[in-house]
Amino acid sequence: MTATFVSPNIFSDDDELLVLESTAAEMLNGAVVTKQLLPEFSVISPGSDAHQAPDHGCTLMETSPDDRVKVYLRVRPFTESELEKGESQGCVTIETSETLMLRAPKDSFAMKSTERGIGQAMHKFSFTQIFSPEVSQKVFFDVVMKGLVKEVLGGHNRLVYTYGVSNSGKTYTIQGSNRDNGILPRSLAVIFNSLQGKLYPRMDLKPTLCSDVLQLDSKLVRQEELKKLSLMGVMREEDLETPVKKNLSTEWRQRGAGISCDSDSGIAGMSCTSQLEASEFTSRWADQHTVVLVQGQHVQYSIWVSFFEIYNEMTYDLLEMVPVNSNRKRQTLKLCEDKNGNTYIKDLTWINVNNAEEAWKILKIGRKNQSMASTHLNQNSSRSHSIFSIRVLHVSEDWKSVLQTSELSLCDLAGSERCKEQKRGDRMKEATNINTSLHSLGRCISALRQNQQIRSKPNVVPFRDSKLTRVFQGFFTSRGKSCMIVNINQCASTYDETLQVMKFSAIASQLIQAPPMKLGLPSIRSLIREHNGWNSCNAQETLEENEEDEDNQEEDGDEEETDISTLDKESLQKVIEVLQEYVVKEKREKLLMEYEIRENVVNEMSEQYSSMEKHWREQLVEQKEQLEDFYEAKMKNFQEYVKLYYQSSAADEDENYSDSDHDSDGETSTDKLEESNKMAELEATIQHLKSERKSTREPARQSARLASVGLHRELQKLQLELANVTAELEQYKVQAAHSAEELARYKAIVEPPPATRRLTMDADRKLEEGHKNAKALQRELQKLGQALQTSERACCHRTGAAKLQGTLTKCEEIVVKQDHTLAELQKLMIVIKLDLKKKTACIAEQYHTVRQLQDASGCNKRRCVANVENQPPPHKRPFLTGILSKTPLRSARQMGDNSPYSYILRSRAGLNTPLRMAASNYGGKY
Ligand SMILES: Nc1ncnc2c1ncn2[C@@H]1O[C@H](COP(=O)(O)OP(=O)(O)OP(=O)(O)O)[C@@H](O)[C@H]1O
Repeated sequence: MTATFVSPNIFSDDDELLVLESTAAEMLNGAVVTKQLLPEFSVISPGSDAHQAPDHGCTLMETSPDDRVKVYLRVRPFTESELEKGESQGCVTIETSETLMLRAPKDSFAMKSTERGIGQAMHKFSFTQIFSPEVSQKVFFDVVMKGLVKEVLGGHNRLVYTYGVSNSGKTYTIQGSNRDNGILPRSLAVIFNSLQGKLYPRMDLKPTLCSDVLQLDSKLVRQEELKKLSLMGVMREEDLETPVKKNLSTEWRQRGAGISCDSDSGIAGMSCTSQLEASEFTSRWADQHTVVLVQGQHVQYSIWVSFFEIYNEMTYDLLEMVPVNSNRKRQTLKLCEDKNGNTYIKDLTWINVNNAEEAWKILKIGRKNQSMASTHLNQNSSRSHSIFSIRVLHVSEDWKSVLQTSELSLCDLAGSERCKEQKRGDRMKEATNINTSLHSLGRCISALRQNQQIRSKPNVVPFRDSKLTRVFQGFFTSRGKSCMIVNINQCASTYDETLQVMKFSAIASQLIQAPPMKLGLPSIRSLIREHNGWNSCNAQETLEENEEDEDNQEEDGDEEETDISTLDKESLQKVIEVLQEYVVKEKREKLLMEYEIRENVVNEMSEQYSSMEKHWREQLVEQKEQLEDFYEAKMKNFQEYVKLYYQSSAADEDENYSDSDHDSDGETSTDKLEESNKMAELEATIQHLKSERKSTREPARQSARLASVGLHRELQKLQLELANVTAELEQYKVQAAHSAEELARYKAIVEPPPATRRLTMDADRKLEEGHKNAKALQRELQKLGQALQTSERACCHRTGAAKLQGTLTKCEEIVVKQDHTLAELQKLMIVIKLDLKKKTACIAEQYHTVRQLQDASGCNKRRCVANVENQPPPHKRPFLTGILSKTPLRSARQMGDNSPYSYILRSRAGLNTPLRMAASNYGGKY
């Protein structure tokens, strides 16, 4: 088969699932999966004749066509009933012996998809060889099987399996009909024809496990003979019927007549085998074809056959005898592996056969045990995958040993079909299992193909997913070769299923046969040549040996068929040496590979560790920043709180001190100043710390850590300072309390006696009025000043001297008015003062009078007391001194230097105006 279609990466697990299990999907969804499964595969657009094979940038390895798995296509002819039903719609067109065109019929799902713009209506496929419906069984056998039979007799293992939709001719191809033998009876015929006179006459060498041989003693030989006899017909045919078969036979009979011998599929056509049996045996083996044996003249061959089926994922021995009367169920067989990992079926019956007829009869017996049923597609449909194996033991000349074993396995796969078409539960279960195992086969083939394309990243081939693939494993790997026969019918009704089968086979055709494990002479020779290449020092020797090898090859002619056992002792020793060196070389390579892998792993690990470290470091810094932010916010809160506290305490103190005298005012303001200084200091420290922290955030993470440590220390310092400040604050509070007490005391002292209260109240009122007047005066003066400034500016701008003069006159008038007010105020104050002086004098007089009276009483003790009392109280000052010192007038005089009024005075210095006079009066009196 040519590698026309390069479609790498198709049949990924998902695609493959959809391709192979479209029937299973239908069962679940009730509809066919609407997907372009393999759009790049063998597509021909309508009206175009060239197939498109997109380049995915990946090509298959360079392989010769011989290396590829051979995939043959056989097209079944229409039956009369199919033609009557109108199944012939030109779906299948064989273009050449290798290419075939599929056209979607109008009712097919593919056509509907195409109409929706999803799929393609035409598909082109190529195969190793295509066999048209007219091709006879003989021609088919000669092309497909003859070479394989020869290879098997030459010591190789071969698997041939038929794949296709149900009722496509798989069983017909393998077994044939009563009139025309299939590939199995023909293979048997060729094998036995070729082995005439070379059959090993005894039954004491029996195949076991995967490719081992068991030496039987006479007792076991006898047992084997009895088993064979009983199977071959000593027992009546009806006794051999299994419950399964019996049911199927009944079912078959119930379906009644209408089954012609022509439609009978092979030897299992129970309805007519008995009639034809006699003529069968006479005509079946008429073919006298033989193949040339390549092994030594004296090698003898022992042929053993087995027949088993995989039904609903269970393995059954089809040669197991279960008497009808017994209720014993068929025994399921286990799949096991030998020490080399090769799969074999445990306790499988192997029967020694001496001619083709015996083998045929055994096949027939087994076929009767096989699970068959009538389906909508095939009245005699195989519901299981059946595998008939012919194992050849190559016995040495002296009959003492078996040189090798080889095997030809023919597998009739159950047909894929739509599950939804199956109405009955059993049929549906069977169909599901069939599709599942075929799906597994597809996955394995796909994985194998991918591994062959991309050798650096081999996938696990899911051989263990199903029994079928486990049995096939050896043939897909190194134990042998496989060959696929695709059977299709041309019916329009099964077009969609046929398309899926074709796609599956296209994948299989991309597979490359696994190289054989067995070391043949050519591989040994190439090894020796390679070995000589390694040891280039022996160039001359290499040359000679190469020449010798080439000569030998020419002499041998067909070197493929030569076996290592034909080499002499010296050559074998040489081979061993070469192999030893090869092993050493391989070991070295593997070690190097391991070293590289380990290095890569270590690098990757260290990269991962460093990225992890980086990640954690970042996390750490992030957390640190979060913590810093958190504590910063806390500090801010604290700061706010302290501020508030100071503000509230300052406000309290303001209230307390608002009525206190000048001294206490001075003391409180000093305290406040100190406190505010402290606060400012504290704030400055915090700001400094903040700025430090900000600056330390930017640099590298390591320095950030250090900075945070410093910050922490600073924070501690700050906390200490805060504690100190708080302690000082407490002290200040105590002092403030003390001051408040003193203030209260002073207040009590300063408080005028009740008799003078009225007087002082009047004075206070007057003073208040005066204060207000002074304020009003001040305001007026300010206005005046502003007006003067404006006037001056206006003057500067030469806006007219008359206007300025008017303004000045107005001002002077206002000032005069104010002077009047002030003069009144002064008069009032003088009156108050005089009044107070009078009062004081009166009090002093009263005081003297009282003292004189006390002196007259003459008591020493009291005199002493009186002496003490005579001293004026130390803190007591004249009442009015305190009050007058705080008069607004005095304040006004004090601030007069900078007031707008004084400004006017200064600016108008030299002019003898009433304003100046008033100002001098004002200053002179106070
Ligand atoms: N090349 C052929 N020439 C003539 N008749 C054929 C050919 N191939 C198949 N048939 C007939 O088609 C019918 C179905 O074939 P067969 O039973 O082999 O199908 P199948 O694929 O094995 O079906 P299933 O998978 O259901 O077992 C049989 O009657 C068989 O004789």
